[in-house]
Amino acid sequence: MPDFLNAEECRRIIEAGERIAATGAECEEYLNARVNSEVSTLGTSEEAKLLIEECKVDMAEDAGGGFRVRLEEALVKEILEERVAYVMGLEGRSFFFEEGAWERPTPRRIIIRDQTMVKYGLNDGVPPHVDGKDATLLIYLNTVPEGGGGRTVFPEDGLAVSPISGTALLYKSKTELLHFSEPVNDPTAEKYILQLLIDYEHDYKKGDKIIDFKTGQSYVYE
Ligand SMILES: O=C(O)CCC(=O)C(=O)O
Ligand SMILES: [Fe+2]
Repeated sequence: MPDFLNAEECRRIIEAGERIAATGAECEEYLNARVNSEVSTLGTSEEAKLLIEECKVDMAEDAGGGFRVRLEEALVKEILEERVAYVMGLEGRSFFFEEGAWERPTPRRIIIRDQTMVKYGLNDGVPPHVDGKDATLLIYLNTVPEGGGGRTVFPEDGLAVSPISGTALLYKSKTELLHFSEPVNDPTAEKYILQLLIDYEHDYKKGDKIIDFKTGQSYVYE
């Protein structure tokens, strides 16, 4: 989806992420643990396995995973809530930020499990993995020059997407659709992304009563 965000919105998100980064609040430890635990070759084709092997060889020993910060909920909600609901065909549902699996999507809620900005420098990439949630929205916040690396690669589909500022990818990668981020290989280039991990699928049927156990409020799904 080209032009999902405009230049001003990309700039605001990068600035907000850099402000958090400046406080030293990197959440790399938690997120890298997540990424690594999900590195999996489950259900992949032979061809994909070969591509992954190649990718691992390409990844330098000292390759980093980039610098990750969790963005403020208010900013993410302001810029993305309506647009994400629209492109996913989930109009009228609001963002609810909760990492914990005890909160499930409802007819009125889209659960945002994670809202991360990642800044990649030279040799930074992400090894092959699946994201583990119903959907992933990945937005490039800047453009990496041609040949500078940093592409998002879906080996099973033979697809490699170059980062272009404002372009978004929306994909399902719960236990399938392996992907990785090719390392940035241009010493002058940087790559910034915003990634939302989204759960939105629910089993409620029309007429079901939905109760919020925290507030005690309830409504009937119509
Ligand atoms: O930066 C990219 O191109 C992909 C990042 C990614 O897949 C992740 O962080 O889960
Ligand atoms: Fe991913």
